Amino acid sequence: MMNTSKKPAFNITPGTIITGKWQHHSYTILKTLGFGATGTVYLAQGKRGLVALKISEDHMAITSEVNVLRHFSKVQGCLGPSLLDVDDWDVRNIGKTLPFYVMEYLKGEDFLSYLKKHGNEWLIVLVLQLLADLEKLHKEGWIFGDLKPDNLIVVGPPPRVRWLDVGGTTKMGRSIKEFTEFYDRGYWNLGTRKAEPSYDLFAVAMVMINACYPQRFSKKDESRHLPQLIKAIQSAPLLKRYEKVIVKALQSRYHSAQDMRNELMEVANGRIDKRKPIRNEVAPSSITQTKAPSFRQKQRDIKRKEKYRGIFETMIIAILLIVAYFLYIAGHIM
Ligand SMILES: Nc1ncnc2c1ncn2[C@@H]1O[C@H](COP(=O)(O)OP(=O)(O)OP(=O)(O)O)[C@@H](O)[C@H]1O
Repeated sequence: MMNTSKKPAFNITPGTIITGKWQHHSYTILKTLGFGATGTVYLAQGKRGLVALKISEDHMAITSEVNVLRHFSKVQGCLGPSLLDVDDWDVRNIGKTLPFYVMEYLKGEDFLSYLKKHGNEWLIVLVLQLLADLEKLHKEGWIFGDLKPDNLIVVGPPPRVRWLDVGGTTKMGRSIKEFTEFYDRGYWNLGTRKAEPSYDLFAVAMVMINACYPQRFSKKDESRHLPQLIKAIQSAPLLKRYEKVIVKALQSRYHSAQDMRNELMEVANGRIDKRKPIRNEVAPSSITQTKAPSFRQKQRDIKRKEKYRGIFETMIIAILLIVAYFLYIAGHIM
């Protein structure tokens, strides 16, 4: 199903108090945050503070989103908004019972607005965070599916990317149930709509392209989509720097979000050797000149690498944050 937002069939005015039929918790509607294909999300005042309340006529959609949010809450970290309450609301004046759920209110800026305001230097920091979260989700056997800037929000400070709409989240191996053309590899004829990690990683690559082309663009030639995307990447200096990683994701050649994250981090750190092939190709000279390491040696190397990876990743993110912050301050002074 392609993502199509339609106006909600009903409107709940500010000041309305929604009381759950079963749990009896009350929420005062403050304003509309947005609406999607399956319902409307309102900012509401609950007993313990501000919350986001999603209400819909579609019982199935609400149940499915609640299930995904419940699942997310078991995954360590902060993937989607946390689920706070699930209930039904008896709307007397229309004689209907509408299902709703209440979640953590994520106060922040949408992904593209954040980059526009604070500078594209933040793109890599946010994408690294996104990939770490995707790795957790994929390990749990889920694929985000409809990954796009509209479904991402940057909260903070410090800036942290969070996921908004979990409606497209699909069990691994099934068919992607919700997508948006620009971020969908099927649209670009670059892969199937099977829910697998590489599907989400393709979308991450398109989110990066979108950051430099906020107006997006359509496919041109029916058969040569990859060259069109590569041309777009090469024409934007920020993307050009990460070309190898972005193109590899567009070709679905990453099997895990962590692999993509590691390579992105290497480029960010300026460590990738430009001549080093990204494919599983081995340079002929290295076959003849390097002696194969023993198993014990490999194990020792792996342990050492794991030990330092955490420290290394934290340092890179800290450096990127400092540089981006410096540019942000500099931009304000000038
Ligand atoms: N937890 C939240 N905190 C803050 N704003 C939210 C939250 N959840 C949703 N929103 C806002 O409400 C809007 C609508 O959300 P919703 O998930 O219903 O639909 P959607 O993302 O437009 O897509 P879909 O059609 O797939 O449902 C979002 O785009 C976002 O602006």
